Amino acid sequence: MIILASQSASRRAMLDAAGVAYEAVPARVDEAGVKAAMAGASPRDLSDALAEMKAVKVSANAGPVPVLGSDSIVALADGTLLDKPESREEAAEHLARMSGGSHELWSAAVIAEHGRPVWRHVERAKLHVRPLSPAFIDSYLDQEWPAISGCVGCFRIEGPGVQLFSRIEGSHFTILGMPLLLVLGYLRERGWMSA
Ligand SMILES: Nc1nc2c(ncn2[C@@H]2O[C@H](COP(=O)(O)OP(=O)(O)OP(=O)(O)O)[C@@H](O)[C@H]2O)c(=O)[nH]1
Repeated sequence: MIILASQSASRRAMLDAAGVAYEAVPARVDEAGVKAAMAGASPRDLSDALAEMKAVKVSANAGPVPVLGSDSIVALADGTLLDKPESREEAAEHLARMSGGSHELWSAAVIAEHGRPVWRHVERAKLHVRPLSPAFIDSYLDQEWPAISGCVGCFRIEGPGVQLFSRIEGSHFTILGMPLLLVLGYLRERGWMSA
């Protein structure tokens, strides 16, 4: 049994599908505060730091139970980092900014034991967004708002979000929210899942 330090439905769904025995405990890390304190950091470093904070915070009170924390960040080609949209209007703005260009989605995972990180990995996917008309964005949000309010990048790739893209490079799992294959590899290595 492990602890998933997350309230992300997508991360829970990934572990459920993979047959991982876990308990979900939200980490409640002040992500906005960390992002402000780490202004200028690369998306790789920022997602890794946030994943570690989530895992270590929950692990501090989890005794010997391994704790998995994760974080995903969208980085536009101009370096802008996008958070989860706080309103339908902000989602429309994000989609318009992503339209016709490519962006990166970084997903980090950190496993902690006894309050200390013992394993970490960050993966990057590159997503190419086709030109999105204002009419399409409006009809897409009629379908997908508020479901995508919990999704950085304003899409559920496993749902209608797939309509946004002309090409995707990288792992589907990275986009969903964590480098799952490598997480499973470590769980097997430590005997927390059958190998
Ligand atoms: N279902 C789905 N969720 C996505 C997709 N892309 C990104 N996400 C979610 O976007 C969210 C990124 O925000 P984070 O700050 O990393 O995580 P969170 O949702 O706040 O949850 P915590 O792990 O508790 O911090 C995660 O829940 C990801 O699973 C996608 O294509 N489909």
